[in-house]
Amino acid sequence: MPKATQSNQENKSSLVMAAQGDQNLQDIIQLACYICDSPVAMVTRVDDTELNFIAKVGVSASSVARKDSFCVYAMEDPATVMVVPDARLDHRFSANPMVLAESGYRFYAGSPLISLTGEVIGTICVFDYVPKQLNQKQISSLQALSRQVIAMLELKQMSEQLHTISMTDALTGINNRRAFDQKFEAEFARWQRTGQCFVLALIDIDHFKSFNDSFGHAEGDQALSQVARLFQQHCRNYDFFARYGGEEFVLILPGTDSASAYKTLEKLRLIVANHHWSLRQLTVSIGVASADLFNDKHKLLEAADKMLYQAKALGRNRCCILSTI
Ligand SMILES: Nc1nc2c(ncn2[C@@H]2O[C@H](COP(=O)(O)OP(=O)(O)OP(=O)(O)O)[C@@H](O)[C@H]2O)c(=O)[nH]1
Repeated sequence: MPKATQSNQENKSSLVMAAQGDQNLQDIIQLACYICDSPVAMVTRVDDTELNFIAKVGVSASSVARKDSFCVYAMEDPATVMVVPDARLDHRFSANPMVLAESGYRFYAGSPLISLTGEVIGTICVFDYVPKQLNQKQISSLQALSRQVIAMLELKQMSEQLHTISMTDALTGINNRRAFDQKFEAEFARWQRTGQCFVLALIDIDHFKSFNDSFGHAEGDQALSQVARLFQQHCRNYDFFARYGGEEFVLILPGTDSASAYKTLEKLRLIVANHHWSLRQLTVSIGVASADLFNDKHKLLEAADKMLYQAKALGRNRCCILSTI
């Protein structure tokens, strides 16, 4: 479930993780190589122990220990590009293993990456195997590239956040109908392609209208959220639970046969029925159908809905399953 607030640390890491494998980022460091006439360039992010290369040119490693990193020094002054013309003559780096190595690095320039919140999260940097200097145009260009990297990372993070919001039900925080539609489509296609079956369950709170009428809509909202929490907490990690609409939920149980799905759903039904509800006991009715009986996903949904209707008609607080058992 998405959390209402994220810590700075989470923000920082999702900002950076979002960029992994990004071709645009790769283009930018290629430009850094051209501009600074250097064979090695990276976009790096720092954590407590390591400097990770989230994009790189001319280097095979994907991280370096923080204590051996040049970039940690560059990040100390976010406003400037740190240039090390000859690392062998610089007391901070002369004993660095990357400098001491045969054909080790001699030149470094790194521009800090400053997030919109002012945090320094890493650098864009270039290395060379020969000592040299950068001119002012090259330094300004490297700084401009660091701003482009940040813009790219922020944009990517924002689009991921928007995607999450668009797939999340605002009241309960669980997957919404849109997320279900996509998952259902994918799961049904997978079943047809691989023969790996799944079970679909529609879950509806019983007599919810009278709950709302008795205790008000706000209490109804809380009860609805609590039902969602109980299901979300007690279904398996690889099950997919979503709000289908109103007081109705849906659960996809992959890799399960009808008999075990029935057991699972009975367990979930009883968790709701036995929960201590402060205002009035709530129960759910559940309609279940297994995909192996259908070659059309709409028919499967229809069958689960019919089973739900049957569960209601038989007195509610029960599971009805359509299957071959
Ligand atoms: N508080 C609250 N109520 C909702 C929400 N969505 C749907 N409902 C209510 O859920 C109730 C559903 O009522 P009905 O479809 O008549 O079903 P029911 O009263 O649960 O009866 P059965 O399903 O037959 O057991 C309606 O009163 C809706 O207003 C919501 O987001 N919040």
